Amino acid sequence: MKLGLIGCGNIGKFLLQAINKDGLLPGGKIVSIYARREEIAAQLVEEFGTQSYSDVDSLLNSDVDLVIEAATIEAAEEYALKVIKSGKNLLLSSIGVMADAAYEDNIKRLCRKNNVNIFLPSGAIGGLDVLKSAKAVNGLESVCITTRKPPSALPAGSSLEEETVLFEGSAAEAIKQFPRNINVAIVLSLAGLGSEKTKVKIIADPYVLKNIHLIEASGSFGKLKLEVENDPMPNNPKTSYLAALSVLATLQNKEKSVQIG
Ligand SMILES: NC(=O)C1=CN([C@@H]2O[C@H](COP(=O)(O)OP(=O)(O)OC[C@H]3O[C@@H](n4cnc5c(N)ncnc54)[C@H](OP(=O)(O)O)[C@@H]3O)[C@@H](O)[C@H]2O)C=CC1
Ligand SMILES: O=C([O-])CC(=O)C(=O)O
Repeated sequence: MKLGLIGCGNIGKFLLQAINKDGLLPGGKIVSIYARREEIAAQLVEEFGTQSYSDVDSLLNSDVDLVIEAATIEAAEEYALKVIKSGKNLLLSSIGVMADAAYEDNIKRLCRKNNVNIFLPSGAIGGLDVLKSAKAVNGLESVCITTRKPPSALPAGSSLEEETVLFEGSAAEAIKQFPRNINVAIVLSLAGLGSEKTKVKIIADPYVLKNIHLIEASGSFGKLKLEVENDPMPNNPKTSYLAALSVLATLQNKEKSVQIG
């Protein structure tokens, strides 16, 4: 599998190390990258034996089967449709770009037309399998996520002295207000009840060191309660290590003949 990478921050560098250096995706390699800053690109080319392009159009003209977006929602907005129209498969990290139902419908239509697939990793949470199973008979009734992070991992900054609820409302509104922090609510929405009906609570808590996500759901299957206590990534405390792992796992699963879950 020949991979392209847009965005070479925390998740992007993790993937370059895991795939190109540590061989954790047998038969796969990140052959093309696009990093906005030239000095970063040059360093990564040297370190990971990849090719760098100065714009996304040139990257899409290179020989890649799948493009990984690991940048921002704004970048995903700018490049996702281009990737699909170029006939390449796409894996999104900034899943918040899919919050809008009309955008999601448009992207699905273009995928069919261009015969490509989009991959949306579970990111820093779990439980999506339960929601999908519950939905098979339209039996999902409620879905809610409570995210608790240290203030330094949220836009509120690090000055808070006690636990503070920063947001309570729909996933659609949460991703508008916290585009760098709550992509998880959108993947949960896509697996479950949509971004208007999925409830979100975001808490800044100076007494926690981890990014904690509590998923609660109910329906004809019974009840789900799942809490993930994520270690943050060293270079970007806003991102949980599990989010990067889930991108790698999605790429690994893609090649498997036995699909679990
Ligand atoms: N689905 C999930 O569960 C999770 C999703 N995420 C999301 O994944 C994405 C990547 O996260 P992470 O790696 O930690 O973020 P980082 O901030 O560490 O890295 C993002 C990188 O993208 C680059 N970038 C920004 N805009 C563009 C652009 N227009 N074109 C090319 N590159 C660009 C930045 O470059 P520069 O240095 O030049 O600014 C930076 O190097 C984020 O959107 C994040 O919110 C994160 C955690 C969980
Ligand atoms: O990494 C996390 O814990 C969640 C996150 O930032 C996001 O969903 O955007």
